[in-house]
Amino acid sequence: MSILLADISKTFGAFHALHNIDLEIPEGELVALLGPSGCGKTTLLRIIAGLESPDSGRVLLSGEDKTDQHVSRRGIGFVFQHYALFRHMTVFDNVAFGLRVKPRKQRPSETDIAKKVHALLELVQLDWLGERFPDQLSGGQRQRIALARALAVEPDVLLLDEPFGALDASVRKDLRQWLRNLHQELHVTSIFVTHDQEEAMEVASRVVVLNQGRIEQSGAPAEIYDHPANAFVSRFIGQTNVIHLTEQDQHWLARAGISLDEPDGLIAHIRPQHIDVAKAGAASPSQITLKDWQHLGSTIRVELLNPQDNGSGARLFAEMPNELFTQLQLNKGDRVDLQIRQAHWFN
Ligand SMILES: Nc1ncnc2c1ncn2[C@@H]1O[C@H](COP(=O)(O)OP(=O)(O)OP(=O)(O)O)[C@@H](O)[C@H]1O
Repeated sequence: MSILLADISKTFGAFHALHNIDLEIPEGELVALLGPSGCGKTTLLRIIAGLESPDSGRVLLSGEDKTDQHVSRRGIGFVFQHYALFRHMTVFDNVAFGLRVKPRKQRPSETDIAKKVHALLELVQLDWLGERFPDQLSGGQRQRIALARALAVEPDVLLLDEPFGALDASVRKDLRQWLRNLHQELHVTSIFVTHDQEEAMEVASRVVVLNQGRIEQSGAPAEIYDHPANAFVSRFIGQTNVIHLTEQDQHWLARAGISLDEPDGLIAHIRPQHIDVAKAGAASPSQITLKDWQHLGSTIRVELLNPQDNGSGARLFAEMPNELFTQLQLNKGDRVDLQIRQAHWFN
């Protein structure tokens, strides 16, 4: 089912939670709504679901206007951050719940329900837990059961509000990959809310960046990362060096491959992995030095000091693979030459 949001606005009293949201989500996409706390992600999700009404604007599902239709008639499945499984029911009964409460005419037989529940538990790779109660599961297992329960009624759209928010980092990482695989298998149009940019980039086919109730940018993860529409998106998506340029930046930037006639007043955003670092030869006029470095797993983040005329120093971060760092044989205090492969400019 495709989703079209047309000019959606929402206020709570005097507070504008959403401003004129236009968004089109083609059928089968896995979309991340990404943004800082309070930017309106959950409100937008609740409006799509029909749990909240917009003040103005329309919600179209597969081209049909559903703005005034009740939540139960929208064909939507939900998973929330705090896995709301029924504690007094077994895993099997939790997953079966949505099927058993269907009106008699649409309700499958108990044999068909059992088949379906087992198939779903296999899909989430937890068929062996059917007789357990929610309290006897880990957080990650509960979240997968919550997904199986949402999928049981074959929703046309799946909405997930911070589905992995309550879990620790390593479980989150496993579940991200798992959700992506599951989506590739099922192709249900899905939207998940997150404030974690890494999670959004890793899982989603499209990322929608929200800020203060407005869409700042919407696009494929690579598009958003490589071509941020504005300074907010650039800073929010991954690490970046933010440099407020003055006249005196002209020389070192020129040596790093960036020629500017009038740098004064410009703001450069340069991602650490877009800066190449090499030990400066004796003839190099570079004054930039290596201050320190940190291991980030497979990459190394180096901290550079770029001295200014007034005696202060601006810090710059660059990142490179471990092997390259070893090859460079850099020591603290070494002078370095830089090459900047990509930068973005904002005023
Ligand atoms: N029922 C409500 N009454 C009043 N204000 C509300 C209500 N629901 C949400 N808000 C406000 O609207 C804004 C957006 O809330 P929302 O829950 O959509 O943000 P969010 O991006 O999901 O945030 P978080 O990441 O912290 O969950 C917030 O400032 C919130 O306080």
